[in-house]
Amino acid sequence: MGTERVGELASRETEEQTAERTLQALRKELDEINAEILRWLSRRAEVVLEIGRLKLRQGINRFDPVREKEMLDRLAAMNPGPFDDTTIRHIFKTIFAASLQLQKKEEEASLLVSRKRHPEDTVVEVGPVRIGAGVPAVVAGPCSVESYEQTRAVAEALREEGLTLLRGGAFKPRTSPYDFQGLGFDGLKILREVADEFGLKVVSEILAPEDLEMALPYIDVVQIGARNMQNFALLKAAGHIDRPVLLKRGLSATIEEFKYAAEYILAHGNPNVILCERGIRTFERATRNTLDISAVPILKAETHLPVCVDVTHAAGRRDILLPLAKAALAAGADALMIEVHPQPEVALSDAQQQVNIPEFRAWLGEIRRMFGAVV
Ligand SMILES: O=C(O)C(=O)C[C@]1(C(=O)O)C=C[C@@H](O)C=C1
Repeated sequence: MGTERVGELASRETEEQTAERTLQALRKELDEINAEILRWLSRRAEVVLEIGRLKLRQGINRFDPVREKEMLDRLAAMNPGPFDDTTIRHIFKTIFAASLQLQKKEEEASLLVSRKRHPEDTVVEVGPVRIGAGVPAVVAGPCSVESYEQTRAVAEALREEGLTLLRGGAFKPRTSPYDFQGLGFDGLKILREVADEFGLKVVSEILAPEDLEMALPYIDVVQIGARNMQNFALLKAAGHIDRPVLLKRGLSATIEEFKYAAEYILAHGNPNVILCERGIRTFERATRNTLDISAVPILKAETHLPVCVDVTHAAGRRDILLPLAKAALAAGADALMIEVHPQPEVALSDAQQQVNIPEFRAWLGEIRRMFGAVV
């Protein structure tokens, strides 16, 4: 190789080495800039959280599009380039969205229902039954209280099975005003009388805040139904009573809305709330509603409240109540609810979904075989 060629190679090598060194230096500068941006982003996030706390205290909406637009316009006006305004707007919009998420996460963690705020499981005591303490509870009874005899027949079966929680609808929220509306206070009296005869506890729905106080002598657990999940007057009134509340998830409610509904009750002073997943409305027509089984572990993880699954309303048909109940318990549910009627075929409401007493006993036997004791 001639000396000229050697010299050429040597100078190319130095050129490459210089470029490599420059690249290293520029990357080092970028690393420092990144660290600086991160520091400022974190500082910004702290300020955003502080604003979030202030807004929460004052009941102001987290999302403020006017403020966001002002900031974006100002940033675009002072943009020195080389990024164009659209890119700058896009980057800052992403920062605002992340900031909103941060505020939301902190707010959720501060909710009374949140497991982050209250890590231990809440156990709701109804007489001898401790819902949420590990042994699955079963709430069973007719859709509607129709007569003393009908209610008594179911109550007797519950007692024979060693169960305690008797459900029965006295005030019925029906889609049509012409359908059976329930026996009202007469129904509650039947429930109380029968429950006392067999040493049971009554779970029954109340529709209106003004009925709550008068209903309390007859009811051990006040049910707030799916259609009333966002009846805020009722939720607030239920917060003021000294009785556990079984709150059903609304037909089209998200898990977040469900949690906020429960928050109303806790925020008004009543910590004894049982969340009840009862199926949500979807396009599927093979079942009356779609049992949102994933709500069970999510509610268990995000809240400290016991979770019940109403298999009857989720299914709307009696042939799949057993697999749904197994799925619910396997997913972590603390309680099951099922409708039982001595003669479902002549029931005044929901005839196609209630089971008769022998079917109920068989269902219960299978649950016990798979999951052990129930209360
Ligand atoms: O300024 C506020 O009110 C904030 O909550 C902060 C912030 C932001 O990140 O700048 C976050 C969300 C709002 O939509 C608007 C602005």
